[in-house]
Amino acid sequence: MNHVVWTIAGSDSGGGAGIQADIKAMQSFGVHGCTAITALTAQNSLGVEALNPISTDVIESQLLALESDMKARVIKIGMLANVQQIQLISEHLKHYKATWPVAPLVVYDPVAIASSGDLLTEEDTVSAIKECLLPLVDVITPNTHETQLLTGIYLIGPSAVIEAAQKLQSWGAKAVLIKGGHWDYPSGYCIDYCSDASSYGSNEYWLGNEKIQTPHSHGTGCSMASVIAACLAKGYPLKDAFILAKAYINQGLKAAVRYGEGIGPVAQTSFPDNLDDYPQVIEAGSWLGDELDFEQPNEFTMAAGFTECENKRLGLYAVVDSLYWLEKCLAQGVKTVQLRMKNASEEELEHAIAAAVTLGKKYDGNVYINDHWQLAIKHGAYGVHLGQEDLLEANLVAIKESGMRLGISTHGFYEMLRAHNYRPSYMAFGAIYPTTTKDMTGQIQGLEKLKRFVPLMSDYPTVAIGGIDLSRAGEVAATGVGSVAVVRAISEASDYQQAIADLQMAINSNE
Ligand SMILES: Cc1ncc(COP(=O)(O)OP(=O)(O)O)c(N)n1
Ligand SMILES: Cc1nc(C(=O)O)sc1CCOP(=O)(O)O
Ligand SMILES: [Mg+2]
Repeated sequence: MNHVVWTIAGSDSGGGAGIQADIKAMQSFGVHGCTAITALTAQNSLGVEALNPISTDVIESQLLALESDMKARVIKIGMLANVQQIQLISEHLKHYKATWPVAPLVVYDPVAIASSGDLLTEEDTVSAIKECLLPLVDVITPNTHETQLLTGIYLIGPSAVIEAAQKLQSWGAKAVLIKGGHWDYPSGYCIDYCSDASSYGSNEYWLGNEKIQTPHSHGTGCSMASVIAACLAKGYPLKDAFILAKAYINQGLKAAVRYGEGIGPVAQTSFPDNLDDYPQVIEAGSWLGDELDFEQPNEFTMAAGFTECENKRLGLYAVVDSLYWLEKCLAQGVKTVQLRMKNASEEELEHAIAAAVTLGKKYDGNVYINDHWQLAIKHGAYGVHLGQEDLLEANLVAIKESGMRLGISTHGFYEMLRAHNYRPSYMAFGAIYPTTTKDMTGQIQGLEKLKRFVPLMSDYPTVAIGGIDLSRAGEVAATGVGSVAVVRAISEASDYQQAIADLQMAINSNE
């Protein structure tokens, strides 16, 4: 994968924002930052003393040098000082998108006003931005001031934020991420909005956290866009890039210190590993959802705090599609088993789920039922396993009241934080590797992300699933995950009894 990211932006002599912040933030996320400098600002913690735009010839020479040798996966754009610069950059982006083997993604942080309040760009640039640049932009990340400057919409409430995002999208930006750091709505909170026309599935969401009280916030916009660019270059979906960027900024604001007499820079730290720094995915029915006028959800879909699992570590977790395999696994001593029947009739399901519950009791195992929560409640199953889409429809209140355990699937940081809102009994992370059991295209997490998920969700029993076989079980268990869920590693084994024994050994030797 290409981990080269360019930043086309201005230099901040004070070291807190612009190119200087961009490179440090990119470094924190393990990508290589290259630069094309558009302006030299004479700046310190008290303000901007001089703004010296670089000529288009000199900018172009930087771009040509990079293009010939170090093509970027993502190009992050910050301060563009005048119309000529906007036109030049737009022409080059158009050329890159049309001719490079892999068209680069473009993240644009429209730097117009420094945190000191100084204007950083000539006032006639808005129409050039709209006409030339926005059609080439994959993600734009304006703050409230910049959103107002570009759209003319004053952000008086959530519907105005949505309207402004739609306007930016109508001018060509594919995804719009409006940062609420200056918004203070609701009071004391920092709420950001994202509308993503390029992704499938849910394409509009809000993230929020309590505002971190510090005056030292110089460079937050540049750093946030740079983290998003870095994460996109590493193949993260935008939702996850956005979550990580917010967590990184929150962590940096808490660690920020003063270097001059004025506003200090947000601290450039490392991958955020403390859950307290992560934002909340705002759900309909939550307090923040109500503040943002979200439509009220079905009253049954909001419940949190499910019955705890018997053990924190669920060990080998067999996911099976028949009573035949369910009994074989239980008889072989597998304690956590899931009945996952995808094409059965109602009648078959009713019979199978009742029988699965009986078998669980017979062998002293914990049987989870996939999807069919009504039948699971009816027959007194130990637990139910639901996917993210199911959360919008299942009667979570009934599941909670029944005392059944609830396991939730997650695929990435966004879904993990969404599942956390429900305080489930366990949290599953997938797909760790490619699998042929189910189409998981675009949702393969890999071991590196699993290593991040597990400590963040350390309050829960954790499960890894997807493409895990005996050769991989050890490295998966070494991440600290408490359970390894498998389908084919048992059902397609030449000797399933040996496979279960070997998998258990590989998992348990890491405890
Ligand atoms: C332990 C475990 N983790 C994830 C899944 C996947 O569940 P879901 O997202 O509901 O998808 P389907 O299994 O229904 O295809 C699982 N079943 N078990
Ligand atoms: C059912 C399922 N759910 C996944 C997820 O990531 O949510 S991956 C998966 C398939 C697991 O099968 P195997 O062990 O054969 O790869
Ligand atoms: Mg399911």
